[in-house]
Amino acid sequence: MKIGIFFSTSTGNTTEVADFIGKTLGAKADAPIDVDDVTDPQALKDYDLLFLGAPTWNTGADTERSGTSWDEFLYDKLPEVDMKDLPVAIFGLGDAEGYPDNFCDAIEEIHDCFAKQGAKPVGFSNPDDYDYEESKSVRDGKFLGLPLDMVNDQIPMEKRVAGWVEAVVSETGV
Ligand SMILES: Cc1cc2nc3c(=O)[nH]c(=O)nc-3n(C[C@H](O)[C@H](O)[C@H](O)COP(=O)(O)O)c2cc1C
Repeated sequence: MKIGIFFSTSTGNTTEVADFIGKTLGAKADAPIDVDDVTDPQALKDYDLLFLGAPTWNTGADTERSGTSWDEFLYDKLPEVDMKDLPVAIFGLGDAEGYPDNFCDAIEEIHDCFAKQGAKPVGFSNPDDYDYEESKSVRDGKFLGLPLDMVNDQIPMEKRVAGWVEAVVSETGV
């Protein structure tokens, strides 16, 4: 069993979370990979479980919401990959106070693009953990991954992420 961690970032917060997830998983996971460094997208299929991390920068956009290398990856590279039921757990970085109407919107876009390729999104979370108005990433009463706000630090990142990683591992049995 092997776990992959793929992420992109603009100012480093998503990298910090990806590194923490790697540390939490220990030998079960490969070192986190920036999606910008993925030359062969089929390499994502080498894993039994993927953690995918992205910030939201393009406020209110329908597509290319991350504003990072995910935007190109999702539309230029991912469509070539048959994800065949591969479990994917998505974490998103955002700012609930500064952008309360678009909190972590990129999670939903990644969720939908991977689901379209046959992946199985896991690790949904409680939409009421943060104080915000709206997010495209809430569906049927669940956040489609784990939103994180390291700008306002309402909730300590490490505690929140460790509990979620444990829940994802137990949900998938990986
Ligand atoms: C111009 C700008 C636009 C942003 N738009 C959003 C947004 O729409 N939704 C959100 O939740 N956060 C938004 N943010 C906050 C970032 O997502 C947040 O700072 C995040 O931690 C950045 O992650 P990174 O360091 O990995 O790039 C925005 C920040 C800036 C400066």
